[in-house]
Amino acid sequence: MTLMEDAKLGIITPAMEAVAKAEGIDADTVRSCVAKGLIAIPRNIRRETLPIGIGKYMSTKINANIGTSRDCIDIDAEVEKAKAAEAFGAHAVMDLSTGGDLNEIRTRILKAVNIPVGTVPIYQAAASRKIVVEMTSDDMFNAVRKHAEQGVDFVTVHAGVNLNSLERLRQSDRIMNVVSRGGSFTIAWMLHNGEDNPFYAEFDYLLEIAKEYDMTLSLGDGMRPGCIADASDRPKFMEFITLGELVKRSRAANVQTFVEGPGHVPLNEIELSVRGMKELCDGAPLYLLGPLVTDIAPGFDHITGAIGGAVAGMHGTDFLCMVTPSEHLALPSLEDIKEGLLVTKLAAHTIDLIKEGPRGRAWKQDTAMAYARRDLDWEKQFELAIDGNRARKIRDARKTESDACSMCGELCAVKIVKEAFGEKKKEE
Ligand SMILES: C[C@H]1O[C@@H](n2cnc3c(N)ncnc32)[C@H](O)[C@@H]1O
Ligand SMILES: Cc1ncc(COP(=O)(O)O)c(N)n1
Ligand code: MET
Ligand code: SF4
Ligand SMILES: [Zn+2]
Repeated sequence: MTLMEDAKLGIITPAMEAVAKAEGIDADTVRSCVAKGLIAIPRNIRRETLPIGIGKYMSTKINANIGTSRDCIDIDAEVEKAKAAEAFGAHAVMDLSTGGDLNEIRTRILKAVNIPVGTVPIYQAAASRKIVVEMTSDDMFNAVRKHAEQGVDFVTVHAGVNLNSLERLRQSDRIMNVVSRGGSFTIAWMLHNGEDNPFYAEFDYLLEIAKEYDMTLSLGDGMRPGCIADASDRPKFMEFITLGELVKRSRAANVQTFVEGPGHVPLNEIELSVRGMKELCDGAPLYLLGPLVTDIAPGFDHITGAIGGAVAGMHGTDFLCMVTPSEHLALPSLEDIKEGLLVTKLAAHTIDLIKEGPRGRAWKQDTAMAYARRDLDWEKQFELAIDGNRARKIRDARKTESDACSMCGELCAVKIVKEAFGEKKKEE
């Protein structure tokens, strides 16, 4: 039985219990949301994955992308990245490898971490042939089955990219056309073979495989806009409509899903995207890359992604995919991954502050920081900081004689007002 079947039958499994406990909510609420497809707990039956809840009532989750490319094949380095991502607080990792022995890399990553692991099986199907468009429908489904057998917890399938998308794309005046890697394979395949995307045409078969291993489907955003000028157009919204239908079919088949989203989007169109996706996909958990809110910041795209992620979170995004400083430039290094994760974690925290409000964990952490600041308790501030070492290093670089900091020294506002009030203002 899949987790969703259990949930629909009213059974609270240990995974649901664990999620409820971690989030501080009632286990039957988790069960009921899993039954409706509003919370996903990606967990392959072949793997002892840490249960992580994504979706309604859940704190915001973050994913780290890792993996080789054809230009950079160093399995040990990728395993290191996966471990570092877990240690840094990632709730999931995706192995997006496209170079080297993909089965071996995946096996090692699945062993190296306890958090859910996601993959994109079409990358392996494409790699099995000399040119991408020569992959067969069997290659695609065999890759999905292989990943499922190996214990992968969730797979991205660009099943919403179909002949209809192709027509919408033809009629559009997109500058960047398609920037999703899996989306580009699918579009090229359809153009070459004159047939519809097998993952769309035979979606029921995909569901059968997923169901056998209770593997979650991450419905990929193959048509996501790759630049600000392309955002919020018909190819994108057409894909949302299709993905919504696929969510419905997945739920009927008791397969958990979440939906991936765009892309490059200007700040004032993020709400439209997020609300539109939530509506069209009947409240399915949303998994976003970015959105990146400008095109001109290579080297800073972890920041453009975090700005977009925070705004998207405000409107209901559940799961943030980290973006690193090397986006659009190169395969990320270990340092890039750490930097990207930290900034994404920060975005997730700002979302949780408003999502959970004063009773939530994020708010309590902020309030503790406020007290530590008021008390000029530096050790406590470092302890509460998102990166205490960085904070300490910066403070220590400029010494001060005062117990404040070198920004104002003895003219420290906090200190002056505190002393002026004396005993007159009651504490806490
Ligand atoms: C969909 C997103 O996945 C990321 N991405 C794609 N391949 C890799 C890889 N091997 N390692 C890390 N991130 C990757 C890019 O950031 C892209 O924007
Ligand atoms: C959040 C997220 N992570 C990974 C992918 C896969 O990448 P691609 O669509 O480029 O194949 C995606 N579409 N969305
Ligand atoms: N940066 C691109 C995007 O935002 C992805 C390029 S790598 C497939 O979608
Ligand atoms: S990240 Fe680099 S390789 Fe990937 S689609 Fe963009 S330009 Fe091409
Ligand atoms: Zn981009």
